[in-house]
Amino acid sequence: MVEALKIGLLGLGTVGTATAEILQSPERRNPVLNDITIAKVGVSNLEKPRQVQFPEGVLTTDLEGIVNDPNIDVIIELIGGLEPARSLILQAIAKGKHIVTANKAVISRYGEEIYHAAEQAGVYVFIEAAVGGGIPVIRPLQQALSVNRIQSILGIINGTTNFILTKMGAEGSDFAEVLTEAQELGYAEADPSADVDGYDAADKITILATLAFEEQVNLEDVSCEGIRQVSAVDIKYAKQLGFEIKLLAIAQRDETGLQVRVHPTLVPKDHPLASIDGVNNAILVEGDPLGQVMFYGPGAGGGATASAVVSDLMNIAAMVKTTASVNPLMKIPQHPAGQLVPIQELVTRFYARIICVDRPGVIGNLGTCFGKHNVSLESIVQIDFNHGIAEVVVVTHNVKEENFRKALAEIPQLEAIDQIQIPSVLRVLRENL
Ligand SMILES: NC(=O)C1=CN([C@@H]2O[C@H](COP(=O)(O)OP(=O)(O)OC[C@H]3O[C@@H](n4cnc5c(N)ncnc54)[C@H](OP(=O)(O)O)[C@@H]3O)[C@@H](O)[C@H]2O)C=CC1
Ligand SMILES: N[C@@H](CC=O)C(=O)O
Ligand code: NA
Repeated sequence: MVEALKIGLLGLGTVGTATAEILQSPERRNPVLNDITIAKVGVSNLEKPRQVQFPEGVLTTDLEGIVNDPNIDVIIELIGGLEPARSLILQAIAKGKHIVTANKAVISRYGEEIYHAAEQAGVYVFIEAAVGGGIPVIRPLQQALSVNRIQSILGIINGTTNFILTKMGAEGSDFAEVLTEAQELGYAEADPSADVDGYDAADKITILATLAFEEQVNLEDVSCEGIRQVSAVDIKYAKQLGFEIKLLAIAQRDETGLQVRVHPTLVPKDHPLASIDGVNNAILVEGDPLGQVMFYGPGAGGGATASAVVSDLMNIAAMVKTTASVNPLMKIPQHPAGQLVPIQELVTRFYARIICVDRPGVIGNLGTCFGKHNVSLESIVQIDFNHGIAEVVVVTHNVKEENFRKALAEIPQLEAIDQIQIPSVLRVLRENL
């Protein structure tokens, strides 16, 4: 009789609970799941009511005890945050245990250290749940797509912000109200500023770019803007101009080098990412010779994320049964440190909303100022007028970021422009992406 693979599950929150639920009901799923047993579950509070039940003694607050338990083969880390998650993963690897984790915060910062330790110990570290929730994207990049030279990855990879932007656009809902709903549905991070300020998407694109471009991307070099400055008015105007606003994570290699960034972006309505709504994620990968492929599905939530966690676990269970050595196509390779192109060098399009006193010459003066800095405008329209105040919206062609910022900085000094405010400056998807 084959001995069951013994699991130490760290964390029994949104994803941990859904993971245990799958493992406790293996019927009509892959038969490999029948050979997996949850030996220990680590939590911080034993008194909390739980949706899943375990035999006496399985639930514990002694997480170090779990990672050091010689009977446990695989650790599933679902506690989140940096510490103690990182240390527990490293301790478990040192004890020869395979790792499955959904923790993009740890992997984006300490991935290389963890992969190196895993290489030394001859164990697997699987991270499918860390990017795109239930959508398979890590393994396709490691395997099926890795024969291609990747040129760009464009992703909607934060479910919470996509949920918020979709609701704000469709219902004109208030930002704070929709965020609370996303928290109640289990999509948001423990500190939702990780979602709203773009850090979660930055973690995820760092992981994807490191895998796809075979250079170790430093998270601190990734330019990151969240959605706080996006108002319902911007979403409305963007729609009028033929765009949807999405928080995009972009990694792109061109003649200038590798650029990795996260920012709200106006996406033309006919682009495949424009119609990705709600908690769904989508990742558009372009490579040579394949062309474009898009991965789409639920990017957050307990069940969806647990699907990726258990699929990783199932792969480990199947492989340890058949071979003792590590399959090179299943391990995450280590890469040399890379250098990113700074954001000032970026060539992109912009949208800006400008509010000022309405008087003759305003539009002409704005146009001249942009022209002086080599910023070519696709459109400049007075979109609203109220009590002598004009609201002007500008959309540019592809321009150098640095030139656009210089023009913006000069606008308040223009003689014909009074009581100026520039409440929003957003990037528009570049013409050739
Ligand atoms: N929620 C989602 O949609 C997704 C989440 N993820 C990632 O999955 C991971 C887990 O997220 P999620 O399930 O939402 O998180 P939750 O906050 O819902 O759950 C965290 C769990 O970890 C336990 N825990 C936290 N810190 C400690 C500690 N120091 N010692 C012992 N136990 C601890 C908590 O214990 P207790 O129950 O006692 O409080 C809880 O059971 C995170 O890395 C997250 O980024 C990835 C993709 C999607
Ligand atoms: N908070 C994250 C959860 C999944 O990674 C999100 O909203 O996408
Ligand atoms: Na995934």
